[in-house]
Amino acid sequence: MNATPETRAPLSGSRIRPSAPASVASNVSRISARDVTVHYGPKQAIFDVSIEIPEKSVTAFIGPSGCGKSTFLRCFNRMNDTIEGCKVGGLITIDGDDIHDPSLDVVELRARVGMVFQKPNPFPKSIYDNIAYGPRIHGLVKTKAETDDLVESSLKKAGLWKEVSDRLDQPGTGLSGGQQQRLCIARTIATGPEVILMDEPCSALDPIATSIVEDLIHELRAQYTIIIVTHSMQQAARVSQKTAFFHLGKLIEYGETEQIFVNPKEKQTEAYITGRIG
Ligand SMILES: Nc1ncnc2c1ncn2[C@@H]1O[C@H](COP(=O)(O)OP(=O)(O)OP(=O)(O)O)[C@@H](O)[C@H]1O
Repeated sequence: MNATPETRAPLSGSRIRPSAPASVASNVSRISARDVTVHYGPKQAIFDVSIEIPEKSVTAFIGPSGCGKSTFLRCFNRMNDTIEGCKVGGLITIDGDDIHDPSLDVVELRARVGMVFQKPNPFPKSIYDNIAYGPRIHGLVKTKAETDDLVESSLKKAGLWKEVSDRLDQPGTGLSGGQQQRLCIARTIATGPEVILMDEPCSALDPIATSIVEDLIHELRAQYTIIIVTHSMQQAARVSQKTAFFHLGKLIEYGETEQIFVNPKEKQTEAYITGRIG
């Protein structure tokens, strides 16, 4: 994909045209959310959101600041459980498994549903150990040879192998911002997730690093179900096949990315994508 890197661009009055979302989304649902609500103490942040997320596709969550994109994203690997006073209601299933089932192991869930954050956050460890840590904890590797293989394949999938193969013992924190973010993506891939959640993964990156990560997202979708929160409508248009527009905690419109940007059905969506709200 030849993405033109942009940061948040002024959008007043203009329509975004999806440049290259390769194809339409798969129609096999991997994640299903039914009437999901989220409260922070007495404050309700998400109101009865229902959505089906297709497998092996990139789904973008867009909307004005504070509309609940990150809160809703965190529902899928139960990261909201770690926030005091945060309560999630409704039903969320991944491949039919209720993620709130008391018998479900949350650590396992977070290996199945990996997460990449806004700011690259490598562990203060070597590049090698950043990748090897998760698989060791989860018992996915037993021998040094197995670990070596997994470190190499994860770094290759994240498009970082060539840049770091000769310095695996160096600290991950010594890499550039874009390389650190790809290291974090490699670390996520290493535990064998089915789903990867990305919360504004390029917001701390320069345009070139952003373009590299976007190309990577494009490649990863052949294998993973990806949900990305982004402030950049250009980025949503470039990388996603499905787009969900949120406003004030409600899902206003959800559809094929091309339809959302070219022919939105809801007035609020149109107002947002043409820069009149947000
Ligand atoms: N830990 C928290 N405690 C209390 N309220 C919170 C917390 N996190 C988020 N909120 C509130 O929930 C609402 C949704 O926030 P959230 O961060 O999910 O929105 P967002 O669309 O991701 O915003 P942004 O684009 O600015 O990151 C906001 O009103 C926010 O103030």
